[in-house]
Amino acid sequence: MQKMTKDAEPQSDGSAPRSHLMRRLWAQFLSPYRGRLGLAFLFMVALAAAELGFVLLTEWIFSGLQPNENSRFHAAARDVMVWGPVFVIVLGLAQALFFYLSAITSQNIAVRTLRDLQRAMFGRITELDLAQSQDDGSGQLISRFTNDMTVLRESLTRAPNGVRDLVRLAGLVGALAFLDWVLFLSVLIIYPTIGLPITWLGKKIRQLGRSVQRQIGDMTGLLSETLRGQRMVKTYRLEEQERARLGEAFDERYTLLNRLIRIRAANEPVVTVIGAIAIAAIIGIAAFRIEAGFMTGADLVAFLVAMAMLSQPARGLGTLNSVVQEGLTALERVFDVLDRTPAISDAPDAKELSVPNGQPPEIVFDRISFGYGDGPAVIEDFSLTVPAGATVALVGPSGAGKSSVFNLIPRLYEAGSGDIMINGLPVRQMTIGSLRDHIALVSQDAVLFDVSAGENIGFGDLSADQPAIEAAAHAAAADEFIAGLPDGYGSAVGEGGANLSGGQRQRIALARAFLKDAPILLLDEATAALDAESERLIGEALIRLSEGRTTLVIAHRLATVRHADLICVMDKGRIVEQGTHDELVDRGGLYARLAALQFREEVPA
Ligand SMILES: Nc1ncnc2c1ncn2[C@@H]1O[C@H](COP(=O)(O)OP(=O)(O)OP(=O)(O)O)[C@@H](O)[C@H]1O
Repeated sequence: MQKMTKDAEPQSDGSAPRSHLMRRLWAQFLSPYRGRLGLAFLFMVALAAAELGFVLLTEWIFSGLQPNENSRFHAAARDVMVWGPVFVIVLGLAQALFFYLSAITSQNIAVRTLRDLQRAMFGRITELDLAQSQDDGSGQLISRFTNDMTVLRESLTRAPNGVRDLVRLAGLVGALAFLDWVLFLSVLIIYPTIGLPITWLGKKIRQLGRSVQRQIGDMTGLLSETLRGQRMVKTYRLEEQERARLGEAFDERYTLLNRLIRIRAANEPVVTVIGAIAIAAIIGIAAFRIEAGFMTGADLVAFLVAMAMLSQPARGLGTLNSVVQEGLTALERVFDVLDRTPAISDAPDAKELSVPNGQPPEIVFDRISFGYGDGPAVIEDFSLTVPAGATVALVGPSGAGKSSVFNLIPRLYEAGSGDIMINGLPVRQMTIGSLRDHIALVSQDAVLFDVSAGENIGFGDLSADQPAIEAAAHAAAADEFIAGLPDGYGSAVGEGGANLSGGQRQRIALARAFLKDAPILLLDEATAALDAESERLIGEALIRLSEGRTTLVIAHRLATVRHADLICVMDKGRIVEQGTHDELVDRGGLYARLAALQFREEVPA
């Protein structure tokens, strides 16, 4: 385990230290934009210089209008009348220009960084194991792209303002020291008191921000679940219950946001009140200094102008604190995703799986045991040989562990003990890429993306051309209905394939598997009832698809099982029987009972 440095120790509020987050943001995401950052900084310095010029100009103007022997400048009233307005306009223009240039340069860096963070985070999520990316629920992950990015954008665009305000502050503080050092020292004593309450408020804001963001993630999950389940909600008349469930989430969000509003609103008044006390003290001290002849009226005017100009960057820095605190909370959650490492990865000496001439390989399960996470074993002592080119059906009651066996073959999950071997090579010793290249999976919930029908098939082989896609569709008996769609292969299938029927979605998924043309085929037969015509078309396509491949099929219908070379009956994670349909029926065990049940259901139909 990595040794914890003092800096890396969690703070009392349980979060990572801020400096650590900022250093990491710099090293990984900001440092590539060093050049642009330097340019932005230059514009900020130029802006601060223009402001400084303005303060000195004020003193010059007043020394001309109210001559005093103690004055630093001895300007002639005539010069002030002619040149004063000109200088004011020139300096005003310079301020405006440098303000604009520094804003666009620094904010451009902010949005670039945001883009890089999103890319990195999504890249990492795609690398994670199924178990890891499903741990949070999709709502939590999606909220890192939506809510957290919005918060981060606010922080990243406002943080450069903070740097700009610091530079301006430095310039103006220099002017104050130059104008009268005693007054300046008084300011130095009075102003840091502003920092204390602001730091305390910032910490509170950070804690609340974290709760708000977590809650939004939960709510996104709830919303997407309810909206996806509209059909069920309506038919079971659960509208009232769903309104209440979401209502609770909305109430919780209201309470959290309301607390956040109050704390954020307190920030600004605190700064204003302390600022007013400071100014009052300064005027009092200055009166004594002028009376004693250490200062002139022009000095005081310039000093007050500088103080007034200073209040803007000082306030900016005050409110910046809260925005940065919220941004850091969001950043923490982004880094949390970036820091996850996939538990299933290539072994250092992993080999490429290759099957000679695409010949179907033999698959051997050797005493496999497996459980999800820390949960109980859902597969125990599972041993099975699937001969090269054979079709083996897995049957058994719901929850027997059939889908879990499927998950282990492409290493979506890793077996706890035992080995799965393909042509004698354990899957753990292969590169995951080469293993998955040899497997086509057709799951019962045909997964379609919201792109065209042709593109959905094309995911089987990204290099395939249109004729290859059409040939695959033809083999999967999908070409006719696709041709009938408004734009043929270019027709959008809708979110999750919503524009298509269940049978059509299945055939698109089959066409994708045909296109992939992998030597190992994993078929999870659809449990949803299809019409007789779809079932016949899909059944025939499945038989064509499994020809010349080593096929494992989770079978829910006897029609599929009859074609299998071997039927493996599972119950409670174990194999309880193996054999052909006729052998198993004769044996009169679990399979015979399942078969009898299914026949009884199917005969009246
Ligand atoms: N992601 C998961 N996390 C935790 N437990 C799981 C997960 N997926 C499945 N299980 C559990 O593993 C056991 C086996 O489930 P599996 O889906 O493999 O059964 P199955 O035979 O395919 O069932 P069905 O025919 O209903 O699809 C079940 O008890 C289930 O609750």
